[in-house]
Amino acid sequence: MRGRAVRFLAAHPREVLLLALWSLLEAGQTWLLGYALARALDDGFLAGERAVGLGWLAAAAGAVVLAAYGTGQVYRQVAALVEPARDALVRRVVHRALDAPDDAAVSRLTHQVEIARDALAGLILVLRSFVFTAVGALVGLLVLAPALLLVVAPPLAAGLALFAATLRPLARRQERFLAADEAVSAELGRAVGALRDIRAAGAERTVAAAAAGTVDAERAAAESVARWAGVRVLAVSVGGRLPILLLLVTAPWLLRQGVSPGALAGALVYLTQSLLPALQSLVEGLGVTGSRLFVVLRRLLAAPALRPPAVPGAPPDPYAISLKQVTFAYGPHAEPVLDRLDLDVPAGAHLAVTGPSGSGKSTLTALVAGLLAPGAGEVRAVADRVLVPQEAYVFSGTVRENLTYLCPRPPADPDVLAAAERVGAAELVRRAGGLDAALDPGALSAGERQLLALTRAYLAPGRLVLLDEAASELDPAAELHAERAFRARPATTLVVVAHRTAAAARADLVLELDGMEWQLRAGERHRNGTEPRRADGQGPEHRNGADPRQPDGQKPEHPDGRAPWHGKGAEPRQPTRNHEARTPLPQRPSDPALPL
Ligand SMILES: Nc1ncnc2c1ncn2[C@@H]1O[C@H](COP(=O)(O)OP(=O)(O)OP(=O)(O)O)[C@@H](O)[C@H]1O
Repeated sequence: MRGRAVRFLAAHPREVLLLALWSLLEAGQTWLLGYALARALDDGFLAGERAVGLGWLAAAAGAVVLAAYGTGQVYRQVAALVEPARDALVRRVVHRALDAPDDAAVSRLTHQVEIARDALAGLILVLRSFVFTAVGALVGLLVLAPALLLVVAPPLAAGLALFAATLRPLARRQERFLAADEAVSAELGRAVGALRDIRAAGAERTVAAAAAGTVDAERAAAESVARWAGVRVLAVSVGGRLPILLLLVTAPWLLRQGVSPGALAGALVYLTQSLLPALQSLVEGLGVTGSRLFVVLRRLLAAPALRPPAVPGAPPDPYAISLKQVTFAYGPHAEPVLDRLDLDVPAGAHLAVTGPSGSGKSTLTALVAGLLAPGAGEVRAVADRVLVPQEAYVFSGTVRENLTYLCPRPPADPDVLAAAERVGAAELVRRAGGLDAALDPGALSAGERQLLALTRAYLAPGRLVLLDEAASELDPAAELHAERAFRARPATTLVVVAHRTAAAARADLVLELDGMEWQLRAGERHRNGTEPRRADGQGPEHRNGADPRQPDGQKPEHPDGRAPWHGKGAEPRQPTRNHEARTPLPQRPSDPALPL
C-alpha cells in the first residue's frame, strides 16, 4: 500500500511540488504569527514603542491574508491529485465487477469509492497541514528561545506516539466495519431480488432474521470503531493540551532562563492557535479518515475475489444429496431442530421425509435447498434444485406465466400442456381458459394453487425436486398422480415431505424425524425381510448389519465406504445436464415394480 502511494505521488510530481510550495505559505504564516506577537510585545508594547508593536501585529495580519490565499491554492492542488486517483479506482472496480460480479460490487463502486476519494483528500489536507504547521511552530519556538522546545517537544512527541499506537487497531476495526457493511448490502440485495420467492416459500421470518443479524453485526463493528476512536482524545490531550499546561507551570523557570515575556506569549500562540488545532485535525483525519482510507483501498485494490461457492456445495458422485452430521437450531440458544443428521440420497432416488408437526421436515428441505445454512456439519446437494412449499405461490398473470416462471427459456406451449397433463393440472388449465387466460390467485382453491405450483416445478430445470407438503391440499388420488409424474420425470431426485404414511410407503428411502431423533430406513418396497438401520451405524436398527438391498441385490459402493441406500435400479441414474431435465419430457412408463 505504501509502495502504491509513493508510486502514485511520483506519477504526479508537478501537483506534489505545487502543493508543497503553497503549503510553505502556511508554515510561514504559522511561524510569523507567534514570532510577530513576541516582537510586538518585547520590542513594541512592553518597550513603550506602540507603533512598533502595531507594525508587528499588522505584519501578522498580512500573513494571515496571504496564507488564506495559499490555502485556496492548496485545495486546487489536492483536487488535482485526488480526482485522477478516484478515476483510477472507478476503472479498477468496474473491471473487477465485470470480471467477477458479486453482490457487493455496487457498494464498492458507489459507497466505497466515494469514501476513498473523500478520505484521500482529507488525509492529504490534514497531513500536509500538520507537517507544515508543526515545522512553522517548532522553528518559531527555537527562534524565540530553545528552552521553550524543552518544555513543548516531549509531551508533543508522547501524544503523537500514543496516537500512532492506535492506528493499527483502529484500521482493523474499520476493516471489520466495512466487511459488515458489505454483508448488509449483499444480504439486503439478495432479499430484495428474491422477494417473490421469499414470499412464495414463506421464508419471510428466516430472511428477516438473517438481515437483522447482519445489521446487528454492522452496528457492533461501528461501536467498536467508536470505542477505539475514543483513545484519540487522550492522544490530543497529551500532545496538544499538556504542553500548554507545562508552559504555564514552568513560566517562572523559563523567565529565569532569560525567556522574554513576549517569547512566552508567542509560544502560547503557537500552541493554542497552531499546534493544538493541527494535532486535532491530524488525529481526526488520520485516525478515522486515514484508517478508513487504508482499509477501503486495500479492499478496492485487492485481487478479484473468487465467487463464493454456491450453497450448498455439490455432493460426491453418485449422490444428489449428502448431509454429514448436520445440526441446525433457529438461534444460538435454541434447541437444535436437527441433530447430527447423516443422509445420503443417490441421484434418481425418492426420499420421503416424515415426522410429527414441528419435527424439522421443512427445516431439512430448507437446508437442502440452501435457504438455511447448518450450524454444524455439511450440507451438499446438486445445484439445480426446486423447492415447492406447502403454501403454493400463484401470482396475477397468465396461466403460462405462472407455469413457466422458473424456466430460464420459455418452453413451447405443447410442452407446458403436457407437463400440466402429467401432474394433473390439465383440467384446471382448461377450466381457467387455457395458457393465455389471466389468473386471479384469490379465486383459486389451495389445491388448485398447489397443482399450478407443482406443474411449475415439473417444468423447471431442476434435477432435485423438494416437495414440502406441496400436495397436501390434494385428495390422495391427485397427490399420487402428481407424485407419479415426478417419479417418471427424467433425471429427477425426489424429496417428498409427507404426513400421509402412504406417501412414505411409496418411497425408496424414508427419513423419520421425531424431536431431535431421526431414523433412516428403506421404503416399504425395499424392506424384503431386512431390518432398517440408522445411517450413522448406531441404534438397534443396525444390530443385524443388514443393508437394504437394491432390487437386484447389488450394493453400490459409497465413496467413503459406507453402504448407501439406493432406490431405483442397480445404478443410481447419472446426473444429466440442466437442459436434459427440461421439456420436452418424454413420457416414461412408470416403474412397474413401484407400488404407485
Ligand atoms: N423461522 C423460524 N424461527 C424459529 N423457529 C422456527 C422457525 N421455523 C421453524 N421453527 C421451529 O423449528 C421446529 C421445526 O419446524 P419445521 O417447520 O421444520 O417442522 P415441520 O416438521 O416441517 O413441521 P410441520 O409439519 O408443521 O410443517 C419447530 O419447532 C418450529 O416451531
